[in-house]
Amino acid sequence: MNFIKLENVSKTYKNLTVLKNVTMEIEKGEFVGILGPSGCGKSTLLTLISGLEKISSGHLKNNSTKRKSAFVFQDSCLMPWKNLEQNIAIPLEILNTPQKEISEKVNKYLQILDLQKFKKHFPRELSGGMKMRASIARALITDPEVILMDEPFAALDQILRERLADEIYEIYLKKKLTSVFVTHNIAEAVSLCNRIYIFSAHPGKIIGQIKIEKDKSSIKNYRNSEDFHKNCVKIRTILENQND
Ligand SMILES: Nc1ncnc2c1ncn2[C@@H]1O[C@H](COP(=O)(O)OP(=O)(O)OP(=O)(O)O)[C@@H](O)[C@H]1O
Repeated sequence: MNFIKLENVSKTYKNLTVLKNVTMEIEKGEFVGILGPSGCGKSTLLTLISGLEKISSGHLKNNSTKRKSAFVFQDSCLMPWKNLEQNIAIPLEILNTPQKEISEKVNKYLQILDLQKFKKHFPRELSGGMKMRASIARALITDPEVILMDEPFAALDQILRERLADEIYEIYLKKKLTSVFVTHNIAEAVSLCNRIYIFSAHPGKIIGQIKIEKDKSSIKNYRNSEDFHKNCVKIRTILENQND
């Protein structure tokens, strides 16, 4: 059974068709990429999958249980008046989780994302990478079944992007979390994902799909491999041919 399934899904805002006839399937435990140019409806697609927005036509099935999908946005979206550990605790507080459990879980994720030393710091005192780590910790703390990531590294430099990608991939391997990753960065998608849907814009539609076969244990090694470069070229060719 597919975990998330879209059949001929379209999304229209007034007269603007943002997504047209999108058909895709995501299996439990997959790391799926949504890759395409700016404005092709990638973020919109995540809001449809999460249920934040309604589809205009077609069928969409998300078999994850309620409250079990978490969002990570391009901006870390931390509350400036709360320190880092308070920010990470927010989703559990909303769920009225007992304080003892909140402390245990916050400490667990501070550790996983290497943030213990900064737990009393406020967002303004943190670097972009730390803020993004905190945002990832806040998404993971509710033990989601699905994590939806909308260009989470867009505001970071290349070195940090790769380091955080490695960390996210390690967490993915440990937790086998179904992951949907939106990006317009080809190398990032190829290094992280098991499968990538390639979109064109105006209206957003799928123009290709590529499966990435790699030794799943290390994306660092994979980034230096010939196969990685071949897959990047394959995707670039699909995107370029679309513009002809
Ligand atoms: N709530 C809305 N009302 C009207 N139009 C919207 C709404 N949300 C998105 N759009 C339009 O849908 C189109 C796709 O937007 P979306 O943010 O999904 O694209 P994207 O591929 O994620 O872009 P980017 O890579 O630049 O973030 C844009 O033209 C945008 O203006």
